[in-house]
Parts: sequence; C-alpha cells; structure tokens
Amino acid sequence: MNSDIILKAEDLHFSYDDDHSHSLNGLSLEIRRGQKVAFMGANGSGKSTFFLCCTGIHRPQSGKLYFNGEEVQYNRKGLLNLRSKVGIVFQDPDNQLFSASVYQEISFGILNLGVSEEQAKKKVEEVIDYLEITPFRHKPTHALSGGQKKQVSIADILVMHPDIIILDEPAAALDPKHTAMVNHIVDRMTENGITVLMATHDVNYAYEWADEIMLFHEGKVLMHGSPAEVFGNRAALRRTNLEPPAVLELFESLCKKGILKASLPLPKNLKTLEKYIAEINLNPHYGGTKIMSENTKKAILAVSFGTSHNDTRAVTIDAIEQDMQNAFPDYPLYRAWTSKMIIKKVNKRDNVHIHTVKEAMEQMRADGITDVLVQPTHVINGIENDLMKEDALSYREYFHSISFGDPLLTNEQDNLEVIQAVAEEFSHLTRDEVLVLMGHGTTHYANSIYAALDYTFKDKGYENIFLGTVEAYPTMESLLKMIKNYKPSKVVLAPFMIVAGDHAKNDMAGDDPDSWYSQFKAAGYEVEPVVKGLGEYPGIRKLLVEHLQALEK
Ligand SMILES: Nc1ncnc2c1ncn2[C@@H]1O[C@H](COP(=O)(O)OP(=O)(O)OP(=O)(O)O)[C@@H](O)[C@H]1O
Repeated sequence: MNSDIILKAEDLHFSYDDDHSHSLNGLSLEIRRGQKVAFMGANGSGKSTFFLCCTGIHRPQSGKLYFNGEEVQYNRKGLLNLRSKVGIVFQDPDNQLFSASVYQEISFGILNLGVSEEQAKKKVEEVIDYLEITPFRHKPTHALSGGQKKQVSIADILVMHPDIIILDEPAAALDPKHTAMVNHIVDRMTENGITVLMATHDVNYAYEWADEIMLFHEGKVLMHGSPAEVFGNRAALRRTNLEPPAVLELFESLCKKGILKASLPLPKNLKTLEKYIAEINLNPHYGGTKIMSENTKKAILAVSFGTSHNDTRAVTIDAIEQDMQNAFPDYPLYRAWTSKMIIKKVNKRDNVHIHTVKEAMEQMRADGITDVLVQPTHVINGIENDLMKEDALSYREYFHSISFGDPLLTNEQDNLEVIQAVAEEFSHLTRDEVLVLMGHGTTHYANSIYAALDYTFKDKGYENIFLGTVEAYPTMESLLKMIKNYKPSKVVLAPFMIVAGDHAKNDMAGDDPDSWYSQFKAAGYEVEPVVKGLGEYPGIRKLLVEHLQALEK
C-alpha cells in the first residue's frame, strides 16, 4: 500500500441491529497522511458510524480497515494499538468525560497505555498548558462550561500523541468565541502534522479549512475531492442536503454580473473576496480588477453610428479616430459602427466590411487584447450608446476590463465646451444672422439635452444660435416660431451630428419641400446650408479625445 495512505477502508458494511438497513453500505475510502479532511453529508449518512469503526468501538460486519498499511485486528492488542494512534473527540463531551477532575480526566488514557506516572504527569501538564486549560484545571469536570468541556475532551486525545484525530462536529453547541478557540486548536494540530478528520455540517468552515472533502451518502462515499471540486458539484450537494459556501455563491454572482473576472482564483473566504472587490476600479471599468497587471494589452475601440457617405466619413469619423490614435500611439485602434444597415450598404457598394461592436470585441479577443477602452462618437447618452455598451459587455468574461468613455454631451462641462466649439466655428456670423443647428433627436429620455443646450446657448450670450431636431423636440415648428421673433436677415443651417450624411444633405439642405432649407426659404428667409459634421470641428474632436483620455487617469 502507498505509504502516503494512513487510513484505508475497503467495502465496509455495518448494521446496528443486524437487520437489513446498513449504516455503512460498502464504504471504501483512503485518507492521506497529514491531510485535513472534512466529512460531510446528510444526517444519518454514516459519518459517526465510520468514525466509531476507525477507533474500534464498532466492528464492521464485513470489509477491511487498514491503518498505516496494516489490516486492523479486532483483538485486544490490535485495538489497543489502534486506540493509541487514532483518537476521537465526541460531539457531546458528556459522552466522553467521566472522571471527577480535569487532571484525572486527561491522565486516564495515557496511564492506561502503561506510561509511568511521572511521564504521564509531564505530558498532561504540557497539554494543559498548550490548550490553555490552566484557569479551570482545578474545577470538577461536571462544573465546566460546554466550551471548557470541549477543550478537556480534546486534551484527552492530544495527550496520547495520536497520528489521527477524529473530531465529530467540534463546534456543535459552542458560541462564536469558543468555536473560534476550537478552530484555533484544530489549526495547531494540523500544523503539527496530525491527520485530522472532522465531521461538520458547516459548509463555510469546511470549504476554507479542509484539504479534502469526503461526501457521504447512504453509508458510502458519494464524492471525494478538493473543496472546489466538491462544492462546485451542485447535484452532489443537493443529494446530500448541503448548500454551497456563501463565499462561492457571492463570488459566482459577482462574476456573472461582470464585476469580478471568473478567471480569478476561487476565494477561500470572505476576506479574499473583500480584497478582490477592494481592488476593482469601479468607475467606469467593467469586469476588471487590477489584480492581473502583467501582460496587459490595451486597445481603443472607436464606436460610431456610421455613414455611407465616404466624403464626410473621411473628415469626421476618420479624423476623430486619427486624433484618438495620436493621443494613444501605442494602443491599437479598432473601429465599430452601430448601424447594421449602413454596414451592409457599405459592404455591398464598396466591398468594405466594417465591424459591429460584437465583431470588434471578438476580433480584439482573438488578437489577445486584455483591456478595452471604448470611446463612442455618439452625441448623447441615448439608446445607441446603451445598446453599444450592452453589446460590448456581452464579451466581458474575455477581458480584464472594458471601460467606456462618455459620449459627447454628458456633463455640464461638455455642454459648455460644445457651445464654445460651435461658436468658434461660426464666429463670423453677425448679430442679425441666426445659426440653426439640426440635431437628430430621440424618444430616449436623454433627448431633453437638446432643449437644454438650446437654452444654454442663449444663456451664454449666443442668442442667435438655435438647436432643433429632425425626429423629436425641439421641432421645426418651434424653431420657426422662435426665429420669427428674432427677425434675422439670414438663416445659416448646420447639422448638429458628427457626420454630415443623409440627414444633413437631404433633411436639412435638400430641395425637397419638407427639408429645413425649403421650409425656411418658404418662410421668406435667406438660407445658407453648411454641410459640415460636428466631427470636422477641432473643438469637438478634442473633447472626444479628452473623454477617451479620462479613462486612463
Ligand atoms: N446507536 C445506534 N443504534 C441504532 N442505529 C443507529 C445508532 N447510531 C446510528 N444509527 C443509525 O445509523 C445510520 C448512520 O448514522 P450516523 O450517526 O453514522 O450518521 P451521521 O452521518 O454521523 O449523522 P449526523 O450528521 O446526524 O451525525 C442512521 O440511520 C442512524 O439512525
């Protein structure tokens, strides 16, 4: 037999009443020397019965038990040898303590082994000191508290210097302080190389403490493995009435939400989990922790709605991406568009494939990128931006971190800078000329930014700048009303969109009677359309790059 194996059971059967119900029903297992093994399983699954067989209190009706490679003999000599090497601490100390005084109690077993009184005294004193029993050593055993009785029953066994200690629910009926004390004693035993077998229903303790878990079910071993293996097997836990450890459940739930990365080592306890959480850079990183700092490979993902007009694309989206690349020359830059329709159109017409967000994430994953800085060129925090984030985050488990830069108009400061960029672009306008900006507009609640910004233009002294939308509020009707009151000599039209695509060329500047150009013309104004996307304004590009840079601060 492998000398590493200290205890081995082979097909043990045991019945209490010689009837047909087997408390041990063909039980086989092996225990390796020096291991901490937690015995778990439903009530009545046979853990205590097995322990009683290990100490020779019960004799299996069939099967074999080996200790240190030798088959256990159930004669007086064999049993004495077994009991000197395998000690059991019962769940209820009252089943174990029968001497009147603490000293007598602890010395009883060792004197029975034939050790001289002098030697026994020395060993008893050592263990009294080691287990901190001195303060109550002179009390009669019946007057001890539950925790003190437990200490003495452990001392009973430790004094014999066993190779294996069996603890049956050592913390049962103990308060948290005494539980901690017993756990501390157990830790010290294992440090001294004793093999410890412990029956416990405390999954949290077993998960953290044990090297191995022996899962009992109906008198046999259902599963034997590391705590991670056994507690990771939910079907086995269900069969044995056990719940997964709280720390594992919490860790899994944080991984599912993308807050922690599933590739982190499983946390053994809440302290480790707390450390993981403390090391998350919550804002605005997703899915990442800073724990794995080596081998990072960062990349930028520039996400735009897209345009099929190559002329405007070159001076807007391409120019923005170029500025981002200039700001981070060492990071590869990937492009994605959110409009599948435009992607399809460009693909068909130019044979050029532009990635969707998911495709770009997939590509970065294949390229070994670990951290993704996503910078949208979206104007507002609307539905496009929300969906883009959702798509990117569906890949969270493959990256260390995915962080999102803000769209153009996100906070008060952005609004002011955008106003500044627009005002600079149109600084040549005279007071009696108005600039009418055409935003896109959305049913998303973020649409209110357009009216707010229109108000802020005026508040900042640009009474001649108006902002409306094609698809929402402020509408063309409200613009016409306000501009009528202003009585301008000329209306200059410009898109308030990153690219000057279909909306700018047709809905704004087209000849169709519904276009803004035609409607202002029909209202009697001189109209000058400026088909130039926001992406062409240096101030706008600078702001988007700043949003990207904010991710690295
Ligand atoms: N002294 C006894 N007399 C008769 N049957 C017993 C005795 N002790 C245990 N049994 C039976 O043997 C089976 C195994 O019980 P055992 O105490 O070994 O289980 P256990 O896994 O230690 O349970 P628990 O988690 O409740 O301590 C049960 O069906 C139980 O009813």
